[in-house]
Amino acid sequence: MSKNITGIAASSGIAIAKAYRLETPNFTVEKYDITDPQAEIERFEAAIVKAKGELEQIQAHALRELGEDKAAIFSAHLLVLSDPELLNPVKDKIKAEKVNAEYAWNETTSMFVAMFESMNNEYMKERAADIRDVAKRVLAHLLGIAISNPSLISEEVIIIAEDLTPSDTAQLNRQYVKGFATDIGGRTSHSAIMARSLEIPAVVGTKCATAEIQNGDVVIIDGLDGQVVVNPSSDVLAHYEEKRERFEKQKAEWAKLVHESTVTSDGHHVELAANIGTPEDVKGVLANGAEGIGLYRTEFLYMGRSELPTEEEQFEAYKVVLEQMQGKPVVVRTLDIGGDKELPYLDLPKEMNPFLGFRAIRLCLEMQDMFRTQLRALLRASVYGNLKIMFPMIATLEEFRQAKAILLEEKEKLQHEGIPVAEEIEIGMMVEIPAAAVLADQFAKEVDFFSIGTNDLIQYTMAADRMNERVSYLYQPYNPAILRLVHHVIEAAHKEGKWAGMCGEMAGDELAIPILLGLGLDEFSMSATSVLRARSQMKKLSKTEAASFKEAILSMSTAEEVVAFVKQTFHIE
Ligand SMILES: C=C(OP(=O)(O)O)C(=O)O
Ligand SMILES: [Mg+2]
Repeated sequence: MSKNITGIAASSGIAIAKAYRLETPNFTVEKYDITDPQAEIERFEAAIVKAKGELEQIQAHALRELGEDKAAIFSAHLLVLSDPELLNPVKDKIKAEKVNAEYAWNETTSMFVAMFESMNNEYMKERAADIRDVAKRVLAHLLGIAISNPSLISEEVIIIAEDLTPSDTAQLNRQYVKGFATDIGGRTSHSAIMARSLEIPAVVGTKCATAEIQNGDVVIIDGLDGQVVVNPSSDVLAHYEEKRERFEKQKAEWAKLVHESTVTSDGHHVELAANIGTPEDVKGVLANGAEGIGLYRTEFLYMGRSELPTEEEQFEAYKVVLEQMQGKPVVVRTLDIGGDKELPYLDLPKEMNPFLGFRAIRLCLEMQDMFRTQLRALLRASVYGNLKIMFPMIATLEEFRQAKAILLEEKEKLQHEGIPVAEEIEIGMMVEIPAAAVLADQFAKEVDFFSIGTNDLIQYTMAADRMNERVSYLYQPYNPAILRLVHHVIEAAHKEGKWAGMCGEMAGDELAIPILLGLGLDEFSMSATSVLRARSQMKKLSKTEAASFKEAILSMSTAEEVVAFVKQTFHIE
């Protein structure tokens, strides 16, 4: 019997393959007495051998598929598993206290993790992160729990998971992972954004995918309409194969616009840019004919590894992106860690409200060494293209001023050292906190540009978590409250002769595009895969006509009213 599950369409396209469940195991450890310590020690040693074998396999695979950098993490893990200073105390504990191996292992590793974490030393903190990771792997063997190793997948699959963290998503191998469905998450959660940049169809926020789908089930992911179909009948399968073909044809039509510039039917040019997470994404940006990069989310450079990237590594990454873009604008956002993007090796304390917590620019202004390293790398790379820098999560003018002052200090230092830096680098900010949007007129006097981050701006304005499917009905891009804020930001920028862009997902939304064009937005930055569709839509729109509806739309009272009006006026289904 085929089964239909409805979720949130997160990345377009249709994918059909077998399900691969990504488990989130329960590692609760119980303590119990044992009678034969020698046998228990042997059980422990066997678990270590198994964990090592697994790690060697993953390491070899990572080396082949992901490169030396990612594989190095697993070498560090293997070293931990050979360290007598860690293994001997576990065996001693089993012998002396006659306790089970998982208990002795858990106690010992927790003690080492706590000890290394408390040292004010980056190297020791990394060791703590390694031990924490390895501890889970060994525990899984002792407890007989299967853990998933997505990096080892070697056949076409659809990933089914409760959630995918951005670092899980970064490890997915696009050759085999054809799509994914998750229980939780929203259109703007970072796993969804990554799926779009990898061009993998995805449906998130299904609430029940993990409960309803077993390993090996045939699954269809309809990322166009937010549907997941499990074990389809042959009729249903045929229907989706046809839908996939139609979508591919549509894409081929849009592809013809790849070398055209984006001009509305009444002759206005708007800049259509793309968002990227890694230098590899530039291929997609060029293949989709984007006119620039409107958001480079640099935090992905810091993820999926066990230590901070060096200035040199960052410099190389930024340089490659700038060079490949050949003088087209590249807006790089400084580190925006926090919220759903974690860096385990920073060992920051858990927070009650991570989206409202110590993140992004707040963290950078405090951890200035890390921030300055990134700024130096950016400034050094600036001579290789058209770089613009912006700061994330700015709430107050003081934050912007402080961040800009640090940037200028680093620039001066470099110049003093005789290292070339581009003369003109625009310095802007993300507008994603309502306080900054409301005060945009003041900010506009000091910034070179705004980039409106609607993913966060909507969640903070509506007080509706962008990751939580239960409140996704409140996550309303078309709510007049949001539109008025966006309008205010654009007007404030223009009054000071500055430009305003948008790099939140709303910028690529078919219904939002006519509204934003009418509000005078200068730059639209979106997933690369949305660029050609947006260009095709933009060419049919008249800016003057779109602007004539501005007052009417801004004076509407509900999102529903706006949606109905836009659909009817611009003939959108
Ligand atoms: C573009 C944005 O940033 P991110 O999605 O990375 O939070 C945003 O908040 O709209
Ligand atoms: Mg944001």
